[in-house]
Amino acid sequence: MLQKLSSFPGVPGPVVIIVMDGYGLPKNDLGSAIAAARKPTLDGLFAHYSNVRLKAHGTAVGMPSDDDMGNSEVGHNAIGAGQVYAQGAALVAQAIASGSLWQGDGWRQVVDGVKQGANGRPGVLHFLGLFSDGNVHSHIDHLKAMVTQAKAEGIATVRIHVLLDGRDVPETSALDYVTPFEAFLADISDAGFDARIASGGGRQVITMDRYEANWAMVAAGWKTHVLGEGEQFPSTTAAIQALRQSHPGTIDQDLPPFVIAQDGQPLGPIQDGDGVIFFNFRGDRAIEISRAFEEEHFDKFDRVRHPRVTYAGMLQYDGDLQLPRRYLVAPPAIQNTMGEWFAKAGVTQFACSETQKYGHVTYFWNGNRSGKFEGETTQEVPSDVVPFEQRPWMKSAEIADAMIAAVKSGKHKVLRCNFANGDMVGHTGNFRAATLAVEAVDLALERLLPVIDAAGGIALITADHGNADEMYELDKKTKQPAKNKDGSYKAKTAHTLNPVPLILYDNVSGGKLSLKQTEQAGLSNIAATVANLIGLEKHPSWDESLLEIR
Ligand SMILES: O=C(O)[C@@H](CO)OP(=O)(O)O
Ligand SMILES: [Mn+2]
Ligand SMILES: [Mn+2]
Repeated sequence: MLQKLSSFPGVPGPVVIIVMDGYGLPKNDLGSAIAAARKPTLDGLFAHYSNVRLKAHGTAVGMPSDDDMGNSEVGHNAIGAGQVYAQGAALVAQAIASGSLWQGDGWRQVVDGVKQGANGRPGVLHFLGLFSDGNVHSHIDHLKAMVTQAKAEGIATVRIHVLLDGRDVPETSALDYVTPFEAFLADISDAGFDARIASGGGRQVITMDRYEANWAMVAAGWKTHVLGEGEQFPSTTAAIQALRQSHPGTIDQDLPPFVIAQDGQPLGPIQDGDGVIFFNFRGDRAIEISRAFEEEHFDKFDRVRHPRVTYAGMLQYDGDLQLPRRYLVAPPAIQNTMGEWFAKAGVTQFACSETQKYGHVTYFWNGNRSGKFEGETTQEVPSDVVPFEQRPWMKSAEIADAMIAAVKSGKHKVLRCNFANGDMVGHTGNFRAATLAVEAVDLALERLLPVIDAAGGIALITADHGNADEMYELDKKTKQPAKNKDGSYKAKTAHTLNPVPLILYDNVSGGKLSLKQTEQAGLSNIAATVANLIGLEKHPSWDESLLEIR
């Protein structure tokens, strides 16, 4: 049980944690949509309220190295769990380095299933996933290691289905990955081993939908990878070049699906007896396609064919649903989350976001579990299904409405929400839209904060990682914004390595409370800070609280 704090009885009203997704603290104003935005509320918060900087990338959130940017999964896991776990990216890299991945039941079953095949033919081993080295959802090195091992295991045919990134890596970098990878495949293939790319498309167009925002994306992915139907090209390089020409200005994540074919026949439709490994380690965008492969009775779209395959995820993506059943690497065993311990202490909780980030404040927050704790209420505001540069305000107003109503209801002691704008619009690379995104969040805060005051409450305003703070690619050597040949700045769509703010919005303690800046302060210090704000000691496994009580 969490113990009462002796030095402070807790704030009288609610504690509200507001995550501004993708709101980092920029090093330069040039290229920062946050610096460019008119945001009087946030400016006032930074000027007049206690605030500190938190680490939100690299090893501070369980990534393999400090060159790894932060992302929503690791960020919300760290906030919700109050501690740092080695995350999927690190766990998979370790399992490959030690060779334990090849000994695991998941890998062994897939290999056996492929060797057994069906209908008198050996199976094909398919790899499907995000094709880059972004290390947010996947890493191409993991894929290479698996293709190499498949050959060593005596598998004859490998087919790869590539989701083009341009969101965790530069926006038109697909060929930087495809060209060397096709050379690697040509090199490793021989008379007894045939490994080729069979299909693909932009990650924002097929397969990698999340939180059931748009099942049509998954249906389009199924048609491409499984049925092998769609526009045909002789190679992936040819497909990307042709699609860029027929869709001028379209960045990698938005390129249409393509099928690689020879003599009019698709190279790698998925058949009975095949093995399929979805090689993303991160779960949000892996769950829907995994369901399409695994579920016997499935009504989200017409699969036309449901091949009998041995399916495995790189990790298990949902611990409550045990989804998928088979996986290659055990996920981080996230325990003792603040959701769980507040529930045990009888603290009521409320969580809200729009669809695009709904699972971030529920499933990621609660340690990659989709279930609910006692006394926990959640509310999802349906997201628009549009390119977000066309609606940079997204559902910020509706989330503010829901939070205002939830605070006013007096039913919840700890509330949390996520404003998706800085991140989702930041990912489009559209600077003008990203400034509007930040302004929309500022307006939402302006409406919500006075309601928290009236309820005798306090807010912690923070972010999970940067994005809108750096909308231009930085030159690798000079670290200054890089330019295109025509002199314009190179748009950046990825997250950043910048720290994020933690602001204590407190008009109730009479100056008794403030935040302390420590060298190591990171997202994992938030849970203990919230516990102290409601008058409880932190859980022993949580990182230190940043709250100072006078
Ligand atoms: O859109 C996503 O899947 C990732 C970027 O790959 O962003 P976030 O971590 O903010 O959800
Ligand atoms: Mn995020
Ligand atoms: Mn993002």
